[in-house]
Amino acid sequence: MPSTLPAAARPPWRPRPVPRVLSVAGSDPSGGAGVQADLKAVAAAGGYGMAAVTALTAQSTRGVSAVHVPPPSFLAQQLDTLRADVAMDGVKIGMLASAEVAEVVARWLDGSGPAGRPPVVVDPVMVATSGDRLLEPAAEDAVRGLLDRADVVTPNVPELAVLLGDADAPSWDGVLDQALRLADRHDVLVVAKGGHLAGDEVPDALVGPRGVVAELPGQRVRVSSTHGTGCSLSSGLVTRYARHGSWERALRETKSWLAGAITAGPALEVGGGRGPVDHFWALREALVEG
Ligand SMILES: Nc1ncnc2c1ncn2[C@@H]1O[C@H](COP(=O)(O)OP(=O)(O)OP(=O)(O)O)[C@@H](O)[C@H]1O
Ligand SMILES: Cc1ncc(COP(=O)(O)O)c(N)n1
Repeated sequence: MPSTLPAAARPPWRPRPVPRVLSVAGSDPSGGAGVQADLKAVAAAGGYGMAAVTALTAQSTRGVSAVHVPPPSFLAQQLDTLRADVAMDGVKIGMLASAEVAEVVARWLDGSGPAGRPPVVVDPVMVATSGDRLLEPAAEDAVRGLLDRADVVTPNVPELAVLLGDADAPSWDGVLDQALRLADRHDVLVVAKGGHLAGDEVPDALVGPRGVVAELPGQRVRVSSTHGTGCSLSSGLVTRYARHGSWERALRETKSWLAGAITAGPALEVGGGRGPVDHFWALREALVEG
């Protein structure tokens, strides 16, 4: 099984036709990002989605007007209560808001118990597309600490730079170079994403400590419905991995599905700002035909 964690921390991997996937992330009431997007992306990838909410945002397609972080001890209680009952085939970690919340998640991952730790994908959410902060700057170190416990991390261009303490990479080659350094520093697989680069190309890549594992070309879809693409990519990725055990194949399938979801997003007509993607575009096509 391709994994960056020591074998002792892992249960024996088995394909799971309907993986049980937990999202540990913030709430976006507009349904485009956060746990709401994760649950849809997990379902669209054939999984059973669960969610432990780290923070509540007051948010629409136009931006975030407020963030409320419940006591971190309550997040710990959500996570422990769930783990005492439900076996998990994958965990996606998104918005963490504060260092205290990130530390609760780290302690929870460390206490996986005899059942072992499921595959973990960390989307190091820092700033919303709208420009609003979703992570206190003081929490950046705690997020770096989570990378040591993850199988895969999926930073966008600015997040990759912050995690390394560098300036934003100006080109795709620069992004790949930074991804390689982050993978090496934390012994983790990095999904480098080209969404924030200028131009018609939106490449992604899977990068490990020893080099680029796979580069995936992509064409930019010229629509404004890109709210929550990072959330949807990371939760779709861990779900597909749990089904067949290959990160490279899971990334290819998720990127291809996401391009369809971005293309179909405007037809949903949700909000006047940066709208959501349509996670169930393929299902809708089948419904129309059937
Ligand atoms: N306009 C687009 N057309 C096609 N694919 C895109 C587009 N924008 C982003 N993507 C894809 O969506 C995924 C997320 O990319 P991006 O770099 O935007 O991450 P992000 O900033 O974390 O996302 P978010 O906007 O949710 O914060 C990647 O697979 C990227 O290739
Ligand atoms: C609760 C929550 N989590 C994550 C994002 C990032 O998504 P985006 O960058 O598309 O705004 C968000 N806006 N809200």
